[in-house]
Parts: sequence; structure tokens; C-alpha cells
Amino acid sequence: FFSKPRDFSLPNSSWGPEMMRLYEHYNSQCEAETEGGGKQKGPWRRIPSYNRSLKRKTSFFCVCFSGGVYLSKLIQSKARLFTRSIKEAGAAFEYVLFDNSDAQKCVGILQAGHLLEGPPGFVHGGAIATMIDTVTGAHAAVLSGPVMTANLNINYRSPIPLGSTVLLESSLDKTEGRKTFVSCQVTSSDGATLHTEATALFVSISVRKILD
Ligand SMILES: CCCCCCCCCCCCCCCC(=O)SCCNC(=O)CCNC(=O)[C@H](O)C(C)(C)COP(=O)(O)OP(=O)(O)OC[C@H]1O[C@@H](n2cnc3c(N)ncnc32)[C@H](O)[C@@H]1OP(=O)(O)O
Repeated sequence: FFSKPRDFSLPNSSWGPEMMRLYEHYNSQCEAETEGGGKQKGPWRRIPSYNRSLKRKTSFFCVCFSGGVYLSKLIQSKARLFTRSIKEAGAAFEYVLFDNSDAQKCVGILQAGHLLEGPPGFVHGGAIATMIDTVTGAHAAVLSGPVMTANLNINYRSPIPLGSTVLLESSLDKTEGRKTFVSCQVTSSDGATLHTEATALFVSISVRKILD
């Protein structure tokens, strides 16, 4: 009775040539060829992406730990990951994340759709912040397990044209106890233009805290 959830990090017909070029660049490095002509794991790993962050099974815990059965069931059934909640392909956030655990880096490739407009013709600063939080948050989670954003500092250097494809690169700065510090740069797809720079702090939390 259960259909397989859609993995939004796979290409769809709205992806333009730049989005496809960067996707193929990283995706081709997820597998490497062995000397014998076989396949082995490459340095990069694509991070699958679904529109529900908590699976249905967790609703039991939500009923126990959060306010009212009716409310929690209603919220659980309707909750969707904000960046994956617009149905029209290509209209908002089209993105895919890749992680490189040896280099302690994570990249996001974003094609910014027409619904992300802020200033005329350019991407909204909040949408850029959302994507930085998404890439650095996924990176911190890969490095440190369950985390929440405690601090996000952003410098907007040059506007991102609506419809363009940009690259978000997250690097680990340091870890200190429960704290994971990362930085992130957003550049044009050819790397020639620096659009945005950010630093972020993620604090490790217990899963119980998320459900509470
Ligand atoms: C395998 C995996 C695949 C993963 C594939 C994932 C794919 C999926 C992608 C989706 C990715 C979306 C990523 C979105 C991530 C959010 O957007 S999370 C939502 C936004 N964030 C929030 O709502 C957090 C609200 N804040 C809080 O809940 C709490 O303040 C926190 C952050 C949990 C920290 O509280 P706490 O646990 O009580 O910790 P606390 O003792 O206060 O502080 C711990 C340490 O951090 C420091 N600290 C805390 N806050 C700050 C601050 N703001 N500034 C500086 N220092 C601070 C403290 O000073 C302390 O330092 P030390 O004394 O240890 O040196």
C-alpha cells in the first residue's frame, strides 16, 4: 500500500543545462572505476531529499510529547519540508546536495525559480539564506548527527539573477564539543562571481529534543 517517496534530488525536466552540467560533474564522482574495470565508491555522495523530514511512524512520539493528539496528527499529516513544498517543477528551489566526507565539504547546486523573486529579477535574500541553512545544515548533520542552527551570519556580495544556477560550497571550520562551525560561499556556476558568504554554528541536540 505504500508508494516509494519521491527523491527530489534527482533531475527533472525543469533542470537547465547549467544545473545538469554541475549535477553530472558531481554525480560522476560518486562512483569510481577500479583497476579491474569494476565500480567502487567515489569521493562524493549524493544526499537524497524527500519532502517530509519526519516519517509517519514518529507521529506516535509527537502525540506523546507535544501538545494535543488532534493537533499533532493534523500537523504531522500536512507537514512538508519547506524547500520541497512547491509542486510546480522549476518554480522555486530546484537543488541537489553532494557530500565529500574525506574533504569535509558539502556542495549544493541550486537553480532558483521565478517564485523566489525578491528585488525585481533577482533572488530574495531570505531564499538565499534558506539554501545556505539547508546546505550547511545538511553538512553539519553529516559530520555531527542531529543538529540545529544556532547562528547564521550572511554577507550578500552580489545579487543572484532569478532563474540562474549557483553553487553553494560548505566547508568545516572546526568542531568544539557540541558545536560545529562551518562556512559557506555561494558563487555563479562557473565560479567567476561571488554572490554570498556565510558562517554558521550548529549545536548538536538529542532526537528527543526535536520531538519535544
Ligand atoms: C546522514 C545525515 C544526512 C543529513 C541529510 C539532511 C538533509 C536535510 C537538509 C535539511 C537541512 C535543514 C537545516 C535547517 C536547520 C534549521 O533551520 S534548525 C531551525 C532554526 N534553529 C532553531 O530553531 C534553533 C533554536 N535554538 C535552540 O533550540 C537552542 O538555542 C539550541 C541551538 C539547540 C542550543 O540550545 P542548547 O542545546 O540548550 O545548547 P546551549 O547549552 O545553549 O549551547 C551549547 C553551546 O552552544 C553555544 N551557543 C548556543 N547558541 C549560540 C548562538 N546563537 N551563538 C553562539 N553560540 C551559541 C553556547 O554558548 C554553548 O557553548 P559552550 O558553552 O558549550 O562553549
